[in-house]
Amino acid sequence: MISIIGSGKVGTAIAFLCITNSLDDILFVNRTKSKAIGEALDISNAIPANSNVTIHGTDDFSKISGSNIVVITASTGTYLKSRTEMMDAQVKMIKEISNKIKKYCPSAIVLVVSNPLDVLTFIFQKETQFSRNKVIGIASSLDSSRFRYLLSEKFGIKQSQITDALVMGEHGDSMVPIFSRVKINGKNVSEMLNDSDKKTISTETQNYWRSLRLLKTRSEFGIAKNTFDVIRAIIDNDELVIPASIVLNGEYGEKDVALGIPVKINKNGIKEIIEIKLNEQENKLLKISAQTIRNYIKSL
Ligand SMILES: NC(=O)c1ccc[n+]([C@@H]2O[C@H](COP(=O)([O-])OP(=O)(O)OC[C@H]3O[C@@H](n4cnc5c(N)ncnc54)[C@H](O)[C@@H]3O)[C@@H](O)[C@H]2O)c1
Repeated sequence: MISIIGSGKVGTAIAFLCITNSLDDILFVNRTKSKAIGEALDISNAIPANSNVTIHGTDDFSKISGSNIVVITASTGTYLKSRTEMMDAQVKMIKEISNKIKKYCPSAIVLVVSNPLDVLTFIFQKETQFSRNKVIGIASSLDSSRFRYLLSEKFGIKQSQITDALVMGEHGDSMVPIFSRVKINGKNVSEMLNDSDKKTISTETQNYWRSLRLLKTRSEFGIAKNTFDVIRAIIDNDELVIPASIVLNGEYGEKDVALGIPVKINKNGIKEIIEIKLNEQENKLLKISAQTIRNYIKSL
């Protein structure tokens, strides 16, 4: 069973993908019980006719007991200018949720989706003392999808022609698009863009959510697909390589912080942390990003 904490826009979009692909049974746990039950009733009509999966909703955390995977998409409100705006309330929320997951699901793999992503991933791991390989913050893969999309628009090509579009670091303004590895039809993109182009694309990647907010309230489908891919990799024991947030213990020269770096995911959670070679500027920006997150954590 997959438990999804928070049956809002993001939680329901993830559940819809899991259910329509018959991945596993889903349980929504939401602060407002009627919303959990209502969303489950709606999505239950999308269960394929030949499928055995089920979906239910509750406000009772004890029902998550036995879940192999718990996804946290709960949110106490809506931020407008920065993902850290509601940090205190979100940290208080994740501490309460982490105590309940530790009590009822001590062996689960936990995917953190709620913002501020890296801070909450760090707090969750510290509160529960779960193995850091089982606490995965999902966001840098979404940022990478956005980076890839913006590059495809810039060059007027299909996204499938672009490989290794990777964003590392904070799921926030200090995130680092890694230009040195991106290839278009096998050619290094770094040679096709000048510094000003790179700066523009980096800023657009960082501000993607702000641009999107001007057009619709909040995003849900991109993060849902990226989270679904991770859930499927865990269930099917596929080896999925994506950037995700994990508490670091010396990798990339960082500790006492969680941030987005490339990892390999399988049935056990994070099987491997992948240390890739970055250029000097990218290394410098990643250090700044790590320090930005650490400063938020220290400010709590
Ligand atoms: N990681 C990413 O890349 C990414 C992308 C998009 C959104 N997000 C984040 O995902 C989170 C959810 O976004 P959304 O648009 O679905 O929000 P939403 O407001 O639509 O849904 C949040 C739900 O959480 C519930 N909730 C609040 N506190 C709870 C608690 N303690 N226990 C159980 N349920 C609780 C609320 O009742 C609500 O139904 C936000 O923090 C958002 O910033 C992350």
